[in-house]
Formats: sequence, C-alpha cells, structure tokens
Amino acid sequence: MSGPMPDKAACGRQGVHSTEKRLAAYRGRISKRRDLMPKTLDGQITMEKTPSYFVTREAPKRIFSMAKETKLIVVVRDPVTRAISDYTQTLSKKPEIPTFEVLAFKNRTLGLIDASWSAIRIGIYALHLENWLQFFPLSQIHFVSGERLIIDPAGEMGKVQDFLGLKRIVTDKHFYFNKTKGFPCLKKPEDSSMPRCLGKSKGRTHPKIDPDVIHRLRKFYRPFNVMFHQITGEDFDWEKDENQEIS
Ligand SMILES: Nc1ncnc2c1ncn2[C@@H]1O[C@H](COP(=O)(O)OS(=O)(=O)O)[C@@H](OP(=O)(O)O)[C@H]1O
Repeated sequence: MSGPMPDKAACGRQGVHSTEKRLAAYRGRISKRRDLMPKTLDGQITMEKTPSYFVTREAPKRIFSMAKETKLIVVVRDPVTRAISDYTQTLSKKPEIPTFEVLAFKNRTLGLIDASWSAIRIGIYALHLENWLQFFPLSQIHFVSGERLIIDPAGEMGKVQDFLGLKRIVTDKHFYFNKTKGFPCLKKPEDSSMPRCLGKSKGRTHPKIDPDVIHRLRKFYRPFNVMFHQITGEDFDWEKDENQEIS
C-alpha cells in the first residue's frame, strides 16, 4: 500500500462509521425482504431453512434481535458420517479434490485432525450450540436425529409437531420406506397425488474411508459428543461402531 498512513483515531472513527453504515444497509435489506414476504396469518407458522445458520457466528444474535421467540430446529447426525457426507457432496461437484483421508488431517503421522476443515468443524455441535445458548434458552431449540429421521420419520416428526405446539397430524400413515433409495418417502403430499421421495442428489453412496481414519475421527469427536449430550440431555447413539460410519 502506498501513500500516507491515516492516523489511528481517524482509522477508528472510519471503522465505526463504516460498521454502522453496513449495519444500516443490512437492516434495510432485511426489512425490504420482509416486506416482500406474504403476511403470516393467524394459525400459520413461518418457517425458514438455512442449514449454515447453525454454524454462523452472527446468526443467533441477528435472529434474536429480529424475533426472540423464534423456535429453532436442528437436524444432527453422527458427525463422522456427516463429515463424509459433506465431503461426498463436494466431491460430486469437484472430482479433483484430494481424498477424505488427506483433507481430514493437519498431520496424519501425528494423528492431528484438521478441525478448521468445514466438513469436520461443522460436526463439533457442542461448540456451535454454545453460541446459540448465549441468546436462546435450550427450551426453544429442538434437535432432530438424522438417523432416527430415516428409520422412524413419523416418530421424529411427532416430536417436531409437539415442539411447535401443533396437533400430531403427520403420522406413520404418511410415510413408506423406499428400499431402493434407503429413505422414507411421503405417501401423498398435500399439493400432489404423487408420493414425494428425496431428490437424486440425496442419499449418495459414500466413498469407503480408511477404518483407521474413522477411528481417529471418532476419538476426536467423542468429547464434543459427550458435551453435546450433557447440554441437550439427549442421547443420539453415535458411539456404537468404533471404526465404521453410522448410516
Ligand atoms: N429427510 C431426510 N431424512 C434423513 N436424511 C436426509 C433427509 N434429507 C436429506 N438427508 C440427508 O442429509 C444429507 C445432506 O442433505 P442435503 O443435500 O439436503 O443437505 S444440504 O442441502 O447440503 O444442506 C444427505 O446425506 P447423505 O445422502 O448420507 O450424504 C441426505 O441424504
């Protein structure tokens, strides 16, 4: 950079000023976007789905300042399987990326996991949750088990409906299991006469990962899983298969 350096005070003022400007612009965008939304009528619930919010540092504060009574639903699955699923999705778009085994380590000889790799970082649920608990009480956050959502979709959906204070309308009779896909499908959604199953890009086959790497990852996640279990009071049963993915 060339030219005279601005003095510190000016730099500071400029920083505050531009932060305020950015915040004002952000609030403006949010309120404009909100004006475009249809009104929520009596008896309706407005829902928004952005998976990345759970791991976005600023999200809890922003959502809290917009509507502190918001109910939050987070779908979690075994973090090791989640990391492999995440990698599989990236691999499908960029086949040239290094192997999972290479990306997972900072130093493989020392067994040092690369926790800055997003596929791994996202699965440290306890840390992300602590960020949300600075603003929202645990009673406003509901966790859906990704594993149980596959084997017992009606049971998991029952708990979601209870959490939202809704009558249990979605039940067992709304689902059937698609053996080819390995996932449940909705028998007949309201807006169609056809069943609705997961799209083509879901349920991709995961690459086979070196069992030693899975073992190392299990060890890495264990304390965070324990912490997550202690905070939520829920057991997600992720500790069964030492060297294997939980599907
Ligand atoms: N309804 C339901 N029940 C259980 N599991 C589900 C469901 N919907 C998505 N999935 C699985 O979640 C993984 C990521 O899915 P998505 O592609 O929708 O996620 S995202 O769009 O990237 O956020 C992906 O996991 P894998 O297929 O194992 O890699 C999806 O299959």
